[in-house]
Amino acid sequence: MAYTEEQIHKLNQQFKGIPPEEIISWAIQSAKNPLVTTNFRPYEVAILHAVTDVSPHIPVVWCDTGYNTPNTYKHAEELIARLHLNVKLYVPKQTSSHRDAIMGIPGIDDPRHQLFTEQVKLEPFRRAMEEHKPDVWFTNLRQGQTALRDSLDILSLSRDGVLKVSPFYHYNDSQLDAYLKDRNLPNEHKYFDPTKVLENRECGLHT
Ligand SMILES: Nc1ncnc2c1ncn2[C@@H]1O[C@H](COP(=O)(O)OS(=O)(=O)O)[C@@H](OP(=O)(O)O)[C@H]1O
Repeated sequence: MAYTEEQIHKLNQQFKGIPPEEIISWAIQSAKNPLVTTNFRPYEVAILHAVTDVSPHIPVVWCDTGYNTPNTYKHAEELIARLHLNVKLYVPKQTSSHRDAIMGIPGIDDPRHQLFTEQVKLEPFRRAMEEHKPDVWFTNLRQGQTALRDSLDILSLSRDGVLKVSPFYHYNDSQLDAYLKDRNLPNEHKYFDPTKVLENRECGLHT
């Protein structure tokens, strides 16, 4: 179902304070092709647990840049097994070894940084979205993370008109910590995104 910006605005007002599982159930009911994306960064376990609780077989798109920390890889394996995630893995077309020999990890002021980001993140992510063609896309975007994220809400529309659903949008870290503790869910903070360097940068998936 297609929503207007006005309808989205009204729904966001209604959804404020509503438990994530209710928002997820609402979104799943009208979805033909829902998916959830993850990079297994800190707190992703919350959205993965909440969404698969409502929809156990939902596709979970993971674009592995090839530069994750050993902790992230182990955390990913743990969550995949524990939550029985239906993971759809996407990797860059080049190996990290190939790229290491040609450009390494260019800093954000290096002109090659854009090509690097395209290779390790944007192209695999586009490929995933083209193959799955979701109408509903669950993410763990939260308020207070970046200026762009502050301008979004629980529901928002992507450039392509996909309904983005971020049921934990109004949660801060302490609230998420409590959510994870109540459910005995593991978290992992040792995370590295080679396209960001700084935590409050956007790399272009949502811009
Ligand atoms: N590597 C990879 N694989 C699969 N999915 C991914 C990946 N990187 C990002 N995402 C998803 O996109 C959401 C935004 O990520 P980013 O912060 O990196 O993008 S952006 O800089 O805001 O454009 C991000 O939202 P969060 O759930 O809040 O992390 C993910 O749902």
